[in-house]
Amino acid sequence: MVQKPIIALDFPDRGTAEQFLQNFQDEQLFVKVGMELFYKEGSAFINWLKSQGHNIFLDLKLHDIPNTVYSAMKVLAGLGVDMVNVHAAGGYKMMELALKGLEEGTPKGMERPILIAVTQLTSTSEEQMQSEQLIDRGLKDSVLHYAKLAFAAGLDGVVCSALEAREISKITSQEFLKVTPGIRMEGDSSHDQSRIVTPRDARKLEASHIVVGRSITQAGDPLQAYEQVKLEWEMK
Ligand SMILES: O=c1ccn([C@@H]2O[C@H](COP(=O)(O)O)[C@@H](O)[C@H]2O)c(=O)[nH]1
Repeated sequence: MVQKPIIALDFPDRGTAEQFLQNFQDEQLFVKVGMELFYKEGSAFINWLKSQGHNIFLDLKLHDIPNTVYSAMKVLAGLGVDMVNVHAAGGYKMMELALKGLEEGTPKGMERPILIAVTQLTSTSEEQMQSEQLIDRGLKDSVLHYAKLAFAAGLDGVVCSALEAREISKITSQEFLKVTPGIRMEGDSSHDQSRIVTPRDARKLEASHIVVGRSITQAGDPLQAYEQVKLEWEMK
C-alpha cells in the first residue's frame, strides 16, 4: 500500500499549525512534528493531533550516549506517536538501546512506534560531508554504511534521500523503510536541501515514504499543493 505523503509541520507554534491544518478539513493526514513545534508545544499538541485522527512522525533525531537515548525513548514511547528517529551517527549500541527503550516504554495494548535512523541529512552534499565530517568516501557509501548499521541494530528503516533508496533495499530488505525528505515539485526552490527528488521520481526510486514541507506549507493553496504531490507520488 502506498503511504500518504508526510507533511512537515515546520511552524513556530500550535496556532499557526492548526490554522494550516484547517486547509485539509476532515482529511486524516500523516504529519511530521519537528523540534521547533515540539519544543514549543510539547505533548499537548501531539495529543490534539492524535484526537484529530492524524498519524504522527515525531522528528526529534535523538543523538546522545546510548543510555541517555534509551531513557528518552522510554518516555517518547508513551506519547502514542507512529514514528520516531535517531541519528545513525550515534552508533550501533545507541540504536540498539533506542529500540530497547521504545519496546520497554510502549504501554500495553499500544503499538511500538516505528524507529528509523537518519543516515546523511538531505541538506548535506558530498563536498560538505567530506570537508566537514572528514569522511574520505562518497556520500552514497556513507548513507549505505549507516543503513546497514541501522538494519543490523534492528531498526525499521532510515531517513535518506530517495536517490539512495533502491540501493538501500538491495543491501537491507525491501521492507526496510526509506523515509525520504528533500522532496520538491519540478521547478520549486531547493532552499537549504542538497539532494532533492520529485514525488514521481521518489516513487520510481522505491522510497517507502516522502516527507514534504515547504512545497506544501508555503504554497498559496496548500490543499491543492498536497493533492498534486499525492497524485505524482501515487502514480507509478
Ligand atoms: O535528512 C533530513 C531529515 C529530516 N528532514 C526534515 O524534513 C523536512 C523537510 O522540509 P522541506 O521544507 O520539504 O525541505 C524538514 O522538517 C526537515 O527537518 C530533512 O529535510 N532532511
